[in-house]
Amino acid sequence: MSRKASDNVEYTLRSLSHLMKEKRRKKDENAGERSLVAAESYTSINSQGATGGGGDLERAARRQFQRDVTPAFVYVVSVFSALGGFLFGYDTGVVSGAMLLLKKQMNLTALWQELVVSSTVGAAALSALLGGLLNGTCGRRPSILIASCFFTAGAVVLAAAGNKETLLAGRVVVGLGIGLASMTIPVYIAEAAPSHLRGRLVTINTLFITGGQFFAAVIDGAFSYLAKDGWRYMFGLSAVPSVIQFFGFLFLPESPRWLIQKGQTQKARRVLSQIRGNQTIDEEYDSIKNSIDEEEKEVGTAGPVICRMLTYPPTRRALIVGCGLQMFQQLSGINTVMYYCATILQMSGMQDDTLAIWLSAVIALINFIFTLFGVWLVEKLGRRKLTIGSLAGTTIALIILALGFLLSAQVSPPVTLYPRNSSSENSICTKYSDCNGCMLDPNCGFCYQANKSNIVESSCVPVDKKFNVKAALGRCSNESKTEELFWAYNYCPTPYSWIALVSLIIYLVFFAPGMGPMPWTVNSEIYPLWARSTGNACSSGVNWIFNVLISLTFLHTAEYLTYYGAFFLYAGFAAVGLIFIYGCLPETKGKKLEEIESLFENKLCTCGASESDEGRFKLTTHYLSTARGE
Ligand SMILES: O[C@H]1[C@H](O)[C@@H](O)[C@H](O)[C@@H](O)[C@H]1O
Repeated sequence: MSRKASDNVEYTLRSLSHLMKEKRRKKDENAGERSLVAAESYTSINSQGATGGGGDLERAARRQFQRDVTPAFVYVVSVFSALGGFLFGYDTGVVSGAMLLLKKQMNLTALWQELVVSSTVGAAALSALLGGLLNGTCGRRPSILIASCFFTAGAVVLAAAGNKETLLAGRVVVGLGIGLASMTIPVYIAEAAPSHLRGRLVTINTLFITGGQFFAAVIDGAFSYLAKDGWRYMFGLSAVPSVIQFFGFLFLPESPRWLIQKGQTQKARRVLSQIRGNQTIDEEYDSIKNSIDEEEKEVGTAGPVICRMLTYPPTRRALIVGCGLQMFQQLSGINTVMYYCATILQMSGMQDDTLAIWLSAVIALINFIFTLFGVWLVEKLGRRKLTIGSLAGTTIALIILALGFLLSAQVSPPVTLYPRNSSSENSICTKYSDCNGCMLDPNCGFCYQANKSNIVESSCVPVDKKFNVKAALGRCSNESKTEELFWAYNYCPTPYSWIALVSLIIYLVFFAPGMGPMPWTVNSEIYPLWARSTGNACSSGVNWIFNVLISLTFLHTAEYLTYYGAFFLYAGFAAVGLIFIYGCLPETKGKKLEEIESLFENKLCTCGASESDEGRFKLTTHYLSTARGE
């Protein structure tokens, strides 16, 4: 903004603030305390006909001024908070590489491997659900401090673990940190951010999640060469960002909205001024205070928050939308892609282990880069268009992925060699006549020779239960097998593996900017203050519960439905999600947190139409009645 323009705006603001003080004094005389925002809306709506919308001009000037001088402090607050997102991504991502080394060094059985991986996600679900209580009673800042203590303690325990029980304990502690951070941080950022930047700043948290996943993939790749104890570095490194976050948060303030809700008004004003720099905070302060008072009148304060949320239609609808978004995020298979990426690439025929690990890092990088697009798009397109476009593309990518696997299954190479005297151990595998049937059975693998691109001399034989990198008997049971002999466990050689790689990339290009971050962003803004902690606790809990369900069942689903069946299933979930989001997700872009509740006053399936005149009409009537004190 040029100096002259900024002088003008400042001049307008000064006379504005004088005008508003006068207005407030008169109103207080007449009708007791009434909110500034209500008075303003009323004046502006009334004046539109008579004076051509002077109130609107005033507000536009104020908004423009605030946009131009967003203080840097709000970015500092967001970045320090988003370190929690980084740890969420790092700790969920790093385990796949660490597991490759751990299972050998600690002799982990399949059950222990599953426990070490999913205990973290299970603990995250629990702490996200319980975190609502902690957030509501102690505040956002102590919750974030506690989460960073969990992250640090977990990292230390994991790095020093001497046996598998300690390992499990460390993974649970880290999970408690992840769950708590995942539900608190978006709320904290949303409550500190100015409304025109809120979407962008909250989305930065998801950018950090995907950044953490990428970083974890690189660290996994780098330390995978350190067969002994490489996993200790992989786990231990996460203590660095968590310690930085802990010390940073000792100096960062509590959420101003939480402080106002708890009646700590002086402190709230101080924090709000600190976050907003030298801007006037009266309007924002009054708006928050007014909406808290109104909500208390409307919904009351008796009974558990979740019961009040469920019996009050607008919050009930918001909760359905919030939990639905989180559920469909997971049902569309993101973590099957993130956690099993290397396996999926192998399943589709990619044979080299190291290549698969490094390609997973590339996949995580694509997820990160396209989340960056989300940060940019969220305030341009808005939440609704971005989410719908993203899920539509995700559905198509899943269909292509499924078709790729279907095509591979149809050209699956036949079994040509059968053992002459088949032992009982061998008999389970000899019943398969082609590679597709053989690889879907977790007990068997496909042993073959490749003659240029032709598969010859192929057999289906039992896998070595301890190390699935070789067969239990026969030609492929020797790890130092001859060059022409190949062992395919979990996949079949196919000329179509490139389809899987291309469709995984398309999947992430669409998923990452919208369906990745928007469920978190939207949930941080759709609940009124009294319901925000509980609403976010429930929806984050739903996210983690479906995360466990989908990632734990993927291999079994693939076994029963075949690979293409599993991906068609996810495509089906994503298509249902698309209908749900199209019907139910309202646009929240640019609205004050205090205005958003009114978007859920209509019936659930008309929420999505809130951009229409009907939605605007509802908003106007809401403010008119607020202004009239109804
Ligand atoms: O928003 C995030 C992100 O998309 C991650 O990549 C994914 O692993 C998480 O489960 C999800 O909640």
